[in-house]
Amino acid sequence: MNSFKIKSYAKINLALNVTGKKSKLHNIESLISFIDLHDSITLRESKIKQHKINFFGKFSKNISKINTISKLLKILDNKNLLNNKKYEIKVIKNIPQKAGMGGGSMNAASLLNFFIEKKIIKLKKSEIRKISNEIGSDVILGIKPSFAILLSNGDIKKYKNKIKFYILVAKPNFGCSTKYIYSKVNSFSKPQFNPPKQKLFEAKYLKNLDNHLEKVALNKYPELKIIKSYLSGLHDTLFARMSGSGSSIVAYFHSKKACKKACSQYKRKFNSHWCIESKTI
Ligand SMILES: C[C@](O)(CO)[C@H](O)COP(=O)(O)OP(=O)(O)OC[C@H]1O[C@@H](n2ccc(N)nc2=O)[C@H](O)[C@@H]1O
Ligand SMILES: Nc1ncnc2c1ncn2[C@@H]1O[C@H](COP(=O)(O)OP(=O)(O)OP(=O)(O)O)[C@@H](O)[C@H]1O
Repeated sequence: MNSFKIKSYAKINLALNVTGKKSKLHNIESLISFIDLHDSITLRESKIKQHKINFFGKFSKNISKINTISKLLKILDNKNLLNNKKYEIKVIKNIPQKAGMGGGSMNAASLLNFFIEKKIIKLKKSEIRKISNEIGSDVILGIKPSFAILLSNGDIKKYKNKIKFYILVAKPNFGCSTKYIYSKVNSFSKPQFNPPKQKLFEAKYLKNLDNHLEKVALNKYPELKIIKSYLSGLHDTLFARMSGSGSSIVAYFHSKKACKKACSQYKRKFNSHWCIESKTI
């Protein structure tokens, strides 16, 4: 049986506003980009009776048997969409968990993309959205991933080649619970990204935006305040901001050289933290 390699890219939120709460979930608007960091998924059809999913690598600890991939496969099996085919799936986890980088969500999204692109399953857009939402809010962003503006009414506008940043992603030795961070949000802001304007792709405008969830996380975790302030204070940093519900803090640069220099400075200062150089894709 053929085996296929799938790259499951990490996402970052360049900006995020919480604009209300109508149900169990908050209404948000956000600017999302994918970055050149990915989990590697290997998938092989197999004669086994049950799907087999194994996680390996630096960030594979404590991922339970019920995970975003098993949830997706269960949904597809319940709808009999895989025609009883069973798969052996190995995931090398390079994206840290609870980092605000969508690691778990994008594993499910990349697999769903694969099944659709290989015509193993056929789904309407509405069905794809429904299945994605059953697994988690970020999953839909990873369907045909590209720079996206998530509007507070749930619409997603996708763009190609609109932004190019070199980035430093830093994460302390703890993660943030998305549920907890959202539970501490006690105010909302007016939507700013609809209709999408050209300035949303420009550093001079982006630097003055916010991540509404950052205030909660920095209050709870003073170490994140220290990381953000250090990165913001570096000479060539355009701006630094927490991604998603944390705990990663992203610093943005116009040049690879500036980013590299910042990364070596950061690693000297915070040698126990996880820190990578990457870029938006
Ligand atoms: C912070 C972001 O990553 C930004 O892209 C997303 O909004 C969160 O996406 P996610 O990690 O997939 O979050 P989920 O696993 O769907 O939700 C976890 C929990 O976070 C809270 N949650 C999540 C998303 C949202 N819009 N409002 C919420 O209040 C809910 O309590 C939910 O039960
Ligand atoms: N495929 C998966 N990869 C990583 N973690 C997973 C996966 N499936 C379930 N989990 C569990 O979900 C938790 C959150 O994982 P992760 O933070 O990667 O998900 P996410 O919500 O997509 O990303 P984030 O909220 O950090 O943006 C992990 O700590 C782990 O226990």
